Amino acid sequence: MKEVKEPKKPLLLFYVMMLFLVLLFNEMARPYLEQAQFEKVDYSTFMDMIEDKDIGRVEIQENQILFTDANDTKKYRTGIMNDPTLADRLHDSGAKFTQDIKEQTSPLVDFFMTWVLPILIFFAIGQYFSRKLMEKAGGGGSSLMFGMGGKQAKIYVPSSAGIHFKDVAGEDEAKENLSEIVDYLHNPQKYSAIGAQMPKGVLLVGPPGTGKTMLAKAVAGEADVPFFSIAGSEFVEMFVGMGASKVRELFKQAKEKAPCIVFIDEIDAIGQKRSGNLMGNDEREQTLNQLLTEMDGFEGNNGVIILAATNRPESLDPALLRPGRFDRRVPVELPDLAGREAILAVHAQKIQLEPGVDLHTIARMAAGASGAELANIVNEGALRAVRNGRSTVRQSDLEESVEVVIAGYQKKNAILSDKEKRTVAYHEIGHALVAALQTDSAPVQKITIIPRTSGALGYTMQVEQKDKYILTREELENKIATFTGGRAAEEVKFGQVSTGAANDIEQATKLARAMITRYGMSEEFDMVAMETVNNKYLGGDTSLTCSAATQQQIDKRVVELVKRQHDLAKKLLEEHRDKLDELATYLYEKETITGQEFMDILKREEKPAEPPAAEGEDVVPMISARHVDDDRTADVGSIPAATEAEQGQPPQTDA
Ligand SMILES: Nc1ncnc2c1ncn2[C@@H]1O[C@H](COP(=O)(O)OP(=O)(O)OP(=O)(O)O)[C@@H](O)[C@H]1O
Ligand SMILES: [Zn+2]
Repeated sequence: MKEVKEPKKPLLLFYVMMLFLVLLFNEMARPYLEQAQFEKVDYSTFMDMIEDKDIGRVEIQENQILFTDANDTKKYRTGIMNDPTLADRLHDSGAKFTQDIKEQTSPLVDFFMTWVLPILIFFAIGQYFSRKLMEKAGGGGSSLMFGMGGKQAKIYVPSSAGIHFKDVAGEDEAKENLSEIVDYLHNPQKYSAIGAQMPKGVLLVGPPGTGKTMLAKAVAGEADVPFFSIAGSEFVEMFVGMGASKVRELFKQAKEKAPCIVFIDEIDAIGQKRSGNLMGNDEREQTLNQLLTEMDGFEGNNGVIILAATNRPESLDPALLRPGRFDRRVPVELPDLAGREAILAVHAQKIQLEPGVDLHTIARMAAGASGAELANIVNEGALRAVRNGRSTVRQSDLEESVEVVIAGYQKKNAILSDKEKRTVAYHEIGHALVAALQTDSAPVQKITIIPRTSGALGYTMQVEQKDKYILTREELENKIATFTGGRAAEEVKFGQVSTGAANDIEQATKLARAMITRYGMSEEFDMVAMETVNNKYLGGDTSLTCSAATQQQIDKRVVELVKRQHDLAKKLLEEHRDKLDELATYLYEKETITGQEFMDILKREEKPAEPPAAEGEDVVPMISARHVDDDRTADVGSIPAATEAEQGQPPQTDA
């Protein structure tokens, strides 16, 4: 990839500033530096030295006296005193009055010190900071002072290292959608002959780390055209008007290189809804207006195609989304099970895998992970293998790294008291047991009470056989019961509660609330929305759309719902008290147990009353599943929905 530089613009402002700084330096800093050569002494020392005839040269200035000792080796200064006889005494001491005690330097050296050196210093500082600024803005080496002069999108000329569609795993719909653009870039005449216009702008929408940047690069790679990339935040400049000029510059360059792809990452940084009020962010709006103007200005068939990425599409200005601008929207969603496996496979090619590693299992464990997280999981696995002195990556490395990405590293030296450890063991078994005793709940994969750096003191990992796209009311209620299972076990065993359930409480509440306000799962409110999701890709914060009186009702219903499930969980655990004790003791001793071990103990000699976890019963056809796809991630947080980790409060349990 090679960067194309552009001519520097005049930097008048910079030079004026530099001149000013040099003058300032000569006015203030130089005298100060020179003074530093003189040791400051008090007046009495000066008088003593006169008595002792230890005075060489003397210069009486307006507000201070500079003098040297008799050998003329040391320089001193002292303040002025009202001392009328000073001149006489000085004369007696044999001191020489001089005009200028400072070293007479040659005019050339003086000129150098006063002008050339400071200019060089300031120039170097300016260069340093401008480079820093450029780096921060994501730009490469070329340094323009203070980022002025309109920075230029980087041009990536296609190279053999270019990315292709095959490098982007999963995301088949997105690729299908974008391949039309590739085709257009290959055969524009095919489209213009029939009178079809290519979309000028395509918006890639999806959660962070799902490969939007990769896809844009892949389009350029497949079409073998230049790729310009700039982040929306790079347009937002210190100086008003800079952003707009960057946009102009970007399009000028793009048109010269057409056909080409222009990629604007984080377009929401400039494309946010314009405020309409006078105090709005001028700079951003100017930049946005310029972008709109440019997009209107070029013909659809001139071969410049703009791809933009965002994960907050709802915040974009409607003007950007109008026909003729970013009128095509390509969703880039979190990968499903098959997608996760494919992404793992792509990244696993770069590392040395032991034969027989099962990526399918890893993909299942990493439910809800994005492409970037999966790439990270593979890399963590490789790092773990190296740490353990091996040259190939094992299944256990990858499994551990899924957990690292979910819950942080194992904390080897965490000091839990015996009682605390027992509490955590009961808590975790509580979750697992409640999950297993209900139908339609994901099977338990692993339970551990080894503390993690994220603060988790233990966790129970449940893994769905398949991705679930919709959840029934019963399944959601089961989930809430499972969340409360940890606390319930503590109550059943110790008759008291601890802080260890903070995270469970949060999750249970969130879920119960969503059931009532958004999923229409209460008799009282039926299918009326009481909350809407503001941003489905980023955490999914919600806003209320109901009256204050209704809010009170909602709160009451949420409490009832959670309490009902909590009571149910307690009842289940009390009914299986012996299993709770047996499993908790086993976990306490082993610290980590597999789902299999758990099931073996659970089933032992107890007749399998309820079949645990119905597996793979997705009767829901995929088509209808699509409709609710968005809600799936918003439900339980974006990271593995089937996993909960305990909150790492210092466990101030126990008595
Ligand atoms: N579908 C995928 N196939 C292979 N690798 C992927 C995929 N998605 C993400 N990755 C990995 O994640 C990294 C980050 O992806 P990328 O920067 O394209 O995400 P993004 O959607 O642009 O994220 P953001 O919204 O945070 O900018 C990639 O460099 C790649 O290693
Ligand atoms: Zn818990």
